[in-house]
Amino acid sequence: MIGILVVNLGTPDAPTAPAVRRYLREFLSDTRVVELPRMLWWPILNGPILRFRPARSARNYASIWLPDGSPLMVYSQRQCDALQARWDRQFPGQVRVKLAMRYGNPSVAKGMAALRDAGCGRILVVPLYPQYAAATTASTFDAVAKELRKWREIPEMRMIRDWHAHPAYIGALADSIRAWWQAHGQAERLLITFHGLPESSVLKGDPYRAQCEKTTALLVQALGLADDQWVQSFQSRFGAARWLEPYTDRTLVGLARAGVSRVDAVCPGFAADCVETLQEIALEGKETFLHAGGQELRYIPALNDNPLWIAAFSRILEPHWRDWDALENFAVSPESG
Ligand SMILES: C=CC1=C(C)c2cc3[nH]c(cc4nc(cc5[nH]c(cc1n2)c(C)c5CCC(=O)O)C(CCC(=O)O)=C4C)c(C)c3C=C
Ligand SMILES: [Fe+2]
Ligand SMILES: [Fe+2]
Repeated sequence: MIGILVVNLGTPDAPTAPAVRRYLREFLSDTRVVELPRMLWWPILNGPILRFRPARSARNYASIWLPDGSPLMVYSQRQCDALQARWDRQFPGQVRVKLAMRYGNPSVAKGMAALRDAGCGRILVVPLYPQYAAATTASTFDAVAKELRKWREIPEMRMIRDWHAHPAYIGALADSIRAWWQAHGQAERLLITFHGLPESSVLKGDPYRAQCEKTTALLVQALGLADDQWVQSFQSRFGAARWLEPYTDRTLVGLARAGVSRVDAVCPGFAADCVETLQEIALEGKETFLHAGGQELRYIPALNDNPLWIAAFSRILEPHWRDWDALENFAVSPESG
């Protein structure tokens, strides 16, 4: 059996300040995420940040929470279920798909153990980030490696690095945007917004910005947009340091002031809708735009479990595990961990 461990960032267990504090403490203690010296960061994190941010952040989560839980969890799980169902039909009994979260629940340790207990001697790790950043992709690798330090029998391992320019990904994005425009009409401008990153991470060698720009260029080309029909920006700035520019909030204000009245926003870096898309863009971004004089901002949903994306995603993933099933099948015994 081949195990597919799909890993997303993680999300609080509840939209409450204590749950958000637990989540943020784990997340923001990761040295891949905040690269400041511990001596400097520790007092800031345990002082103002964990004291004040959880309550504000919890309100943001509460505004987008679904009956089944946090959107990030709900959509990531649906994606995994849809992949499993598709492969069960095509390749019965060959793969087991399991969702894990880098921070919080269900943990990477639990996901790995579940795959081992299902007899998976080969595991493909799929960080749910189309664009590579050390803060996300490399941190996922760290968590898997840390868990494997506790195992005696290590399975055969592979990891997907990124798929920022994969034709199936670009095609699914373009198709979903075109379908949305067919149903709702097209605004004057398409805002293509990605999660931000400290500029210092890029200066240290992160390919993240270049990969976001490549995704944008390919998407714009696939949609056949002219230069004055789109704009790209970076959202979710955190802290005082310089982050990747242009910032999404300032871009929205600039568009409104330049007389653009209708904007459609899309977040191609998020495989699943979450607080950063549903709250920061669809609610807060809209408010920023309207406040600056714009008339309408509409958010185009992430790919989530859109059947068109599940088909494309399976095309991206299959080459990474299909050759494995041609090899002699072997299983790690459940008691080997
Ligand atoms: C130093 C801080 C942060 C870095 C670096 C960072 C990089 C980064 N994050 C994502 C994807 C997501 N981030 C999400 C939430 C989120 N991100 C940060 C901070 C950094 N991110 C915080 C503090 C939060 C929590 C929300 C808040 O308090 O504002 C999420 C959504 C999680 C959810 O539960 O919905 C995602 C997804 C990427 C791709 C990235 C680097 C490129
Ligand atoms: Fe983030
Ligand atoms: Fe945010």
